[in-house]
Amino acid sequence: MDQKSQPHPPRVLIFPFPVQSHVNSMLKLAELLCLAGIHVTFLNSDHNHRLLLRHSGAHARLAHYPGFQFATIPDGLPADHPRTGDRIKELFDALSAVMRPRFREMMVSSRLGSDTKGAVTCIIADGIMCFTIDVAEEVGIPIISFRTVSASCFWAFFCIPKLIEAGELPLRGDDDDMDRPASAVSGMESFLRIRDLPAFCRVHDLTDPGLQLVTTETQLTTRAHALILNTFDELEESALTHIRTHISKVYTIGPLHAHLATRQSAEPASSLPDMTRSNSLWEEDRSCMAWLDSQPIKSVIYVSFGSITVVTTDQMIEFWYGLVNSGKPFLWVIRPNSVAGERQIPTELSEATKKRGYMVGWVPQEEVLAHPSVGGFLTHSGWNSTLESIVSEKPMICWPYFADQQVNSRFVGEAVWRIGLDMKDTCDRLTVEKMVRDLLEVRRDEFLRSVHRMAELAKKSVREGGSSYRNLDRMIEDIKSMICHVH
Ligand SMILES: O=c1ccn([C@@H]2O[C@H](COP(=O)(O)OP(=O)(O)O[C@H]3O[C@H](CO)[C@@H](O)[C@H](O)[C@H]3O)[C@@H](O)[C@H]2O)c(=O)[nH]1
Ligand SMILES: C[C@H]1CC[C@@H]2C(C(=O)O)=CO[C@@H](O)[C@@H]21
Repeated sequence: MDQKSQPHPPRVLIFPFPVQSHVNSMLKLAELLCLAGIHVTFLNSDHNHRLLLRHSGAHARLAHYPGFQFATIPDGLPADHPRTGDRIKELFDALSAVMRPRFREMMVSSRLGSDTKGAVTCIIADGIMCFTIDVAEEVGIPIISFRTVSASCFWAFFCIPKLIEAGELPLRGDDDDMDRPASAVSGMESFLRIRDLPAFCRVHDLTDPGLQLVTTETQLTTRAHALILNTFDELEESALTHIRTHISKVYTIGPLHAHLATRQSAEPASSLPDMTRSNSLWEEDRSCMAWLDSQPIKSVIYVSFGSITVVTTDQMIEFWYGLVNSGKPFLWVIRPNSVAGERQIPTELSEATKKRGYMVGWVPQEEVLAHPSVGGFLTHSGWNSTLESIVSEKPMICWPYFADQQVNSRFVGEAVWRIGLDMKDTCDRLTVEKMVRDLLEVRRDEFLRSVHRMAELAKKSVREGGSSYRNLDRMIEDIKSMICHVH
């Protein structure tokens, strides 16, 4: 049956792992599909949906796309649960106990499948929630996995069984040599060390639940119709070549934030109402933009550790002394519920911050990174932050916290892309001070040149004719062709 005889256009159900960054990148994808005339149902957790409505313009913005709708599902945690990285196992346990059966019930009872706005003809689900593949197979709807990490990290996850077979995992005692090569990750033998593997690999026992989870979820991805990655071919050619020997359809369509901006700019201005681009779950403190306006060009180090990192007060004080002693102005995001511990803040830090620091709870990060006064980014190397920093041509200092961040920081550092400094596994004021000075002063021109080259490749990939642009068009045609096969 061709599309003309269909009562409704294709409807895609998009279902993210319920944390800010996954919601953010998948809302960008939702808008890209809406621009192509595809109807979208976005399945948010109840908890995140309440925050999104309260703190962002997402609802008003997306309401302008015909056929877009939100749906919600419980994540199984109490409202006051912090949903931070240090307690992520509780989120996974709740997903398995509550979200998984509820999702199946929603799809099987067709509450989501055939609503007034048309049946779901394709599911795009988070690649860390492969229970969705079981449900999709049960109801006979094609499913595409969207894994929100880098291709390089996805490939490292995929190689965990080989690392175990080669005896390179698990760790060998507390004094294991973390700098020994992780040579079983094909294509990365010359630079990837054990310490650069995803943090889930830092275990002495192969039955560790976190290691088991990410290994299984990654292997299960091969059952999906296709895999979406928020990257571009020119950035991660080697990892993508390896992945494509196991998964035939890999849609590399990123950087998604830049891709959406490019396609939206091509739309007639009148068709897109004036709208905030925010997808934030926290209130954005926009006063930082005026503070940035008052700072010299490329003088500020922007500091943020993402949406689920938790630092200790000891670590916070080391960063704080390093930033103050660097002599550079700093804009530091200290997200609510992101600091653990009660240590008293030395008065000298508070006093020094009045001179050249600005500390806030949450900012419009894409706008901050685009501001000309920002000269560099002290980041935890979350993948969205890494892509946003590359596109805005800001070199990075990487202090990875967990998950995929250890891999990302290795690539950003001097071993691979050379667009920043890897501060992995250290947290002391002298290192912070030195790296801030190196990034913004001593080696500034070297880093600006290399990050400029990478930004140009990123922007080219999302322009018409670029690799990500063409891949998204192919994926849209693939999705539109599915409408004929859904019973
Ligand atoms: O004040 C802030 C701070 C951050 N952000 C945004 O929040 C997102 C943060 O995403 P990311 O940098 O990827 O970090 P996390 O929130 O930590 O993301 C989780 O999910 C990512 C994608 O899977 C992984 O790469 C990370 O390791 C994992 O911790 C980005 O889009 C930022 O622009 C803001 O808007 N305002
Ligand atoms: C909280 C983390 C667990 C795994 C997820 C992830 C992934 O591999 O998809 C990376 O970092 C985080 O987004 C998630």
